[in-house]
Amino acid sequence: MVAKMNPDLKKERENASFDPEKITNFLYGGQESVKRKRELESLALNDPDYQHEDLNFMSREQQYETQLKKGILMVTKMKELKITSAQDQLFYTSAVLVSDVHPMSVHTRMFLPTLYGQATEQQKDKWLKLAENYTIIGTYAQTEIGHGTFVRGLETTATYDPKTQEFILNTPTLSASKWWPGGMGKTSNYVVLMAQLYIYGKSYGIHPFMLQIRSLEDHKPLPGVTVGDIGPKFGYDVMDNGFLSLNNVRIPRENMLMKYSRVEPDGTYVRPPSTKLAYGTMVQVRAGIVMFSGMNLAKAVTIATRYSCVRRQSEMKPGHPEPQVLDYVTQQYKLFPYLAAAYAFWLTGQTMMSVYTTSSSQISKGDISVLPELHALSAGLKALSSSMANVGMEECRLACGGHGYSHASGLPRLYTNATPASTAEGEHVVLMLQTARYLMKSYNQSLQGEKLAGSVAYLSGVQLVPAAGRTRNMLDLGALCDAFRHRAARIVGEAAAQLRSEMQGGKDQADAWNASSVDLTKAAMAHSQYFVVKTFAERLTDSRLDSSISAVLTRLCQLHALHGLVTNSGDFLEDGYLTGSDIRQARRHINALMAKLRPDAVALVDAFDFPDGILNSILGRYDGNVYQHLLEWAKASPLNKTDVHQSYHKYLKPFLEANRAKL
Ligand SMILES: CCCCCCCC/C=C\CCCCCCCC(=O)SCCNC(=O)CCNC(=O)[C@H](O)C(C)(C)COP(=O)(O)OP(=O)(O)OC[C@H]1O[C@@H](n2cnc3c(N)ncnc32)[C@H](O)[C@@H]1OP(=O)(O)O
Ligand SMILES: Cc1cc2nc3c(=O)[nH]c(=O)nc-3n(C[C@H](O)[C@H](O)[C@H](O)COP(=O)(O)OP(=O)(O)OC[C@H]3O[C@@H](n4cnc5c(N)ncnc54)[C@H](O)[C@@H]3O)c2cc1C
Repeated sequence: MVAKMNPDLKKERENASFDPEKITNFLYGGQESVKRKRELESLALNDPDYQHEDLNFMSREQQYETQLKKGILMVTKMKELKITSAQDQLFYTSAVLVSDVHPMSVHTRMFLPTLYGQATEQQKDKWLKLAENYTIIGTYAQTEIGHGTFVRGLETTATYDPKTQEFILNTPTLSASKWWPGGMGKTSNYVVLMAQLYIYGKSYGIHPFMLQIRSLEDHKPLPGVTVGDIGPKFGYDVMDNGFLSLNNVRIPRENMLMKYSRVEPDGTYVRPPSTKLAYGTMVQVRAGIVMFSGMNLAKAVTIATRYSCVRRQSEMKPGHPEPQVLDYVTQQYKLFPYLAAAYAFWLTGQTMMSVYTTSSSQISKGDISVLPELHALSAGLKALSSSMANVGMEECRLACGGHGYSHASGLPRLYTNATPASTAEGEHVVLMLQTARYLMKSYNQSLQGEKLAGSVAYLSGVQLVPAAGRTRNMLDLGALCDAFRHRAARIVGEAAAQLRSEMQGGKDQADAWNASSVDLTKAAMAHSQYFVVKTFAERLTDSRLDSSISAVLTRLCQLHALHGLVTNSGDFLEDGYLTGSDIRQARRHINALMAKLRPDAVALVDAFDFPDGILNSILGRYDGNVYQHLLEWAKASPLNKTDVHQSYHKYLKPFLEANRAKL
């Protein structure tokens, strides 16, 4: 029997101003792609082999085991079903894994990409087939217990022994133990080990090495290898993040991944075109995190928006029926800016991936000139998108009141699994400072008359003329982009001036940098926000966009820009570029935009096209039948298997009886 749709949600869908399918097609790159997505999703969601008890009811060990079994089934089935393109794999795996990963995820996302990116053709012949085939399962072992951010400061050593033509691997101190690599605790039998290369006593910096850590026969750690799981974390329960220490482990010379730098048999070192090429896998994952953050935010907003139409609370007017909570403007103000941000990062994530694809093909042809721009852009956007997603997902949880706190909402698991994206793959501030470094360099080049290209092109010849007194239409996307560009250029210029003045005051470069670093991160943030607003606006100029959806998407873009502008209003007012009256106008526009978006809110989240199986949220169900399913879910809790829990007999009964006896 098909359950009836909640009448409130039904009405919302009937009243929308556009057909969500049109936006779905826009978001996923066309009708064909949406069709394929749905086929793959239903293949996964209807496959009985993937069904299991709710992970939320399991211990961590059970979760690990369940997700490992699922991951193995998934990679096996993908091969059988010939699901090979990256896009198809993403559709299928998202439906199998929901908001989790599996213990071999880092194998797919980092170990394999490192082999593709860092191995010579000969090395690929040797290892790629084994790795693609999951004969060997690997992870990316870089972070140590003492250092994660400071990659140059890693302590693990790979010392070349020309006599045997081997590297001797060691974690010479406690702080050198590898710590965190996903899947290393229990699953992997190989790692890409990032270690300091030493030849004849001289250090050559961090390089990648292929290292077998467990026997392929019985999975026991190999001699000299100590390895295990690092214990429970804030989330990511299914993943066996691991520790690893190494004591004089020898590997053949050929195990150094030598696409870019080489060690010859006699110990001669051949330099890479850029030492930063060894960081390539991190750049790839950072670029992917922009989309990942947009999607996670989209999931959270879908849950909270649908639930806010089903949930009725309080009386807006005395004696009147309780309104849907989404009719409270404060509730709209909680959710709609993040709805807009989810669209913004979804679209920017696509742009980031296409920049990544173009740049990496240039790099593989030997043109490394694109590396600094790629690094700076991916670092800033990764940091901005993941932090915005964190704040937004939490706001969505709060917007669901008490039920948002239950695992039944899907929000706690979504949040705890997604929030490491701010830390892992480069900590937020650290990455913002990397972008700032590029901005300072670029800005100084522009002062010297150089013409800049790419994301920093606007820094050349920007006119920092206060434009007070000008009347502007704060809904005009061109004017909004101009405002964000002006703010970014001004803050970049001021951070550069501060840096200079700290140095003129006697500080050396490093101290001046540290003293200016709050302003420098602000500059990187303003630059990244400008890029997102501009990208969102540019995507709306697509001539294929149907007018019914371009109207509503334009509202979202305006809201995204105006909300960013109002929450950072000081930045726009400080030099008089905008006036108090502009900001007041912006606030009024936000209210008006929210009122216009209100009837379209459900259609806008439906357009993300997350089936219930992927949202995995009772509050976010498409049919809105929330309460009935909340009760059923709670009844399934292991604590409810019996009416009287065994602990009653063990603890509560004697306690109650003892208290009664004391009366
Ligand atoms: C968990 C959730 C995640 C979500 C995932 C979503 C999708 C997938 C799902 C699931 C599977 C995957 C799961 C993944 C899990 C996480 C994996 C990990 O965490 S692996 C470890 C990552 N570790 C870091 O990121 C270290 C951060 N630190 C660094 O990168 C460096 O140490 C850095 C950048 C902070 C400094 O590097 P310097 O010390 O070598 O460089 P300096 O001296 O500062 O700069 C020298 C020059 O190099 C440039 N540079 C630095 N890095 C570069 C790069 N990567 N590319 C190009 N240039 C770079 C700089 O801009 C600078 O340039 P000039 O001299 O100014 O021209
Ligand atoms: C879930 C998860 C999965 C992970 N998976 C992997 C993996 O598979 N493989 C792997 O190798 N690693 C992995 N990591 C490790 C991860 O990459 C690091 O934790 C991350 O890069 C941050 O480094 P850190 O822990 O050294 O933080 P720290 O650098 O110690 O950060 C602590 C504080 O110091 C500040 N700070 C540090 N340096 C600077 C600076 N230069 N300027 C200003 N402030 C600074 C930071 O802003 C932060 O506030 C994972 C981590 C997590 C949480």
